[in-house]
Amino acid sequence: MEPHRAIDIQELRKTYREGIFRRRRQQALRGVSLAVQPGEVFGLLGPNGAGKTTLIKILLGIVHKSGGTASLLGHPAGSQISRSRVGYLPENLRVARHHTARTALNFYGRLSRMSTQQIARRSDELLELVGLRQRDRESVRGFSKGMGQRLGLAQALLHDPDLLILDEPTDGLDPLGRSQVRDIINELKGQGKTIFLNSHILQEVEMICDRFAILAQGELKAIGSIDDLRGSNGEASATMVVSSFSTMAAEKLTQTDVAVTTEAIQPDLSRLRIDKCPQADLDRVVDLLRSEGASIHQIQRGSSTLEQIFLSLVQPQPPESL
Ligand SMILES: Nc1ncnc2c1ncn2[C@@H]1O[C@H](COP(=O)(O)OP(=O)(O)OP(=O)(O)O)[C@@H](O)[C@H]1O
Repeated sequence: MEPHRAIDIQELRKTYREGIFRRRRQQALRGVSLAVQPGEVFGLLGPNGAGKTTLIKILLGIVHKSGGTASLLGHPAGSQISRSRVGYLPENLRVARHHTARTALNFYGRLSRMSTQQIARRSDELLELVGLRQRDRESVRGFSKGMGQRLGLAQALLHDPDLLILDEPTDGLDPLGRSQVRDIINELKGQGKTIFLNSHILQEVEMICDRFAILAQGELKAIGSIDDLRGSNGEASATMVVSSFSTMAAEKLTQTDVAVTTEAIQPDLSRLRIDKCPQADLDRVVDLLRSEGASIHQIQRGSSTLEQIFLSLVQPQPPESL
């Protein structure tokens, strides 16, 4: 029998109703379908208001869906059995300041109805995993943001869930804190856990995740690995360094349908950049530059980064809707 998908979402819809008679409707999810396989590290990306938090809250059973289906590890999202197999790290988890790392885990373990022995055993393992074993009896008052986040991860892992849902796990951390959280996520992936995370830090997500989904205005814009997204999003970028780049050449470039950005880097040296650039477009630009007397010193082809793909798929929102 095939193992269940870790997350299976089909045509998921959510409409919030607001106002005195709940007449105002806000469509947060407009028929989103996606699947996450066991053992994957999966990133959910999208600009503000895209519907990421709504999707996560539906998975956790905090918000009711308006339509479609959502299941976790083969069980309906929000059911008791699915909740028991999911660990959740909310954005900005606040541990009460009177706790130490150990008493905090004790508190969360009791909330999950774990026995004293189970809590003690898991706490030892998890404090080791998140690098807090040596500081487990210090007050969390003195913890850095990174230490707090690592304690939050230990909290999410206490009941040994198969699936972890992490909301902005590296937000607000310094580079060292981010790299420590990345290492823990890699370690958890090595243990076979499935990790579903939501983040705004695209370089970070590109390093951690196997696959990504890009949401905007409640719709799925793209899903896949970075190579899949590069494939569906067009060709590699091209950067050229040219001299004798005349105003006429610049004018003629704007009349083509190739979007070229230019930047003067020295008195007679310009850098030209084309974000999505099939070979035919690059050939046309090179021909045009040469016919206008420009000299091409360097051409570099590069793969699009996740950030470039994201920006090309997500339309900027007018300021009032942000
Ligand atoms: N409780 C609510 N009542 C009414 N509308 C809501 C509610 N929660 C979210 N929305 C709206 O639903 C849409 C999606 O919001 P959501 O918080 O899911 O987006 P997001 O991608 O998580 O954004 P952010 O990155 O800013 O957290 C937005 O237009 C938001 O205003």
